Amino acid sequence: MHISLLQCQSSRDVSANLLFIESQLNELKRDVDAPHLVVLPECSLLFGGHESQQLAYAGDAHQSPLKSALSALAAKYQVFMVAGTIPALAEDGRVYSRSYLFDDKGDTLGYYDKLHLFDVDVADGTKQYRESETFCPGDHISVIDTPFGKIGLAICYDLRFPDLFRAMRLAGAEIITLPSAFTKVTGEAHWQVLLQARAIETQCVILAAAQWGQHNEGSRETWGQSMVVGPWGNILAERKTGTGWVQAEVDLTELHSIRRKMPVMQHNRFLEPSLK
Ligand SMILES: O=C(O)CNC(=O)[C@H](CS)NC(=O)CCC(=O)C(=O)O
Repeated sequence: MHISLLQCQSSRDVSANLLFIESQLNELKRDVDAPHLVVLPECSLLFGGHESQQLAYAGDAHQSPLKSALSALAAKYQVFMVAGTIPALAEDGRVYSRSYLFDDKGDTLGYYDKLHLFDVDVADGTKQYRESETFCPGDHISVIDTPFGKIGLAICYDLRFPDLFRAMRLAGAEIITLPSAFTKVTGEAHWQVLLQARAIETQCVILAAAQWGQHNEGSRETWGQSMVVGPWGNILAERKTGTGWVQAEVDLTELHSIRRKMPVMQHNRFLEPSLK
């Protein structure tokens, strides 16, 4: 399985973000005769956008200029793409933080709306984070069958919620994608250990594409360290700083062997209906 994560330093400038993503796709080293999975970070096209900007770009529930732009890139470069996150209009007037999975023709295979919203005070010198002021939480999990295997979709702060990851494993996930924009403070403290823990607990491959560096004149700083983590918790590839690709070849044979030798899902005493 050919995988490429793109570490970005996105901003509120949608055109500049799109140009960067396309320039990187143009330089992507890949085997054109094999399916290739690209994962973009959270808010790859619109980072730190004010509520009005998020709403302006949200389009309606399933059609928007941002979705069209990214699905067109997936088709043009013939890659399967987890298109980070883009705003999608919600019924209550806010927007969902939505992650689409496109195939290499740009068709939508599935989508996921971020379930856990980052309403957190972080000692990073910026304002408190109140994601729910702009975004509406989703209400479903999403595990999608693909030529790479079954892919579960999660986003950023979701990483802190093991029940979501267990639900995706129970729904058949073998790979979990995590478009992210961890803060520098919390990323330094928790990012790697949480990713390794989720990979070990679920016995899944985790593809974590991250935002890195200063954004929007230094109003935000993100941690970076995009990485591919194997089902044994091993880091298969990473990029600590800077923008650009993180690439890995992943074979699910090892994953199935680990699951056979250590059947944690069958041993779990807290899965319904054995123990409450
Ligand atoms: O606001 C944007 O434009 C992009 N979205 C984000 O940066 C989101 C919401 S503020 N960030 C996180 O969820 C950080 C999670 C995190 O850092 C942690 O769990 O420690």
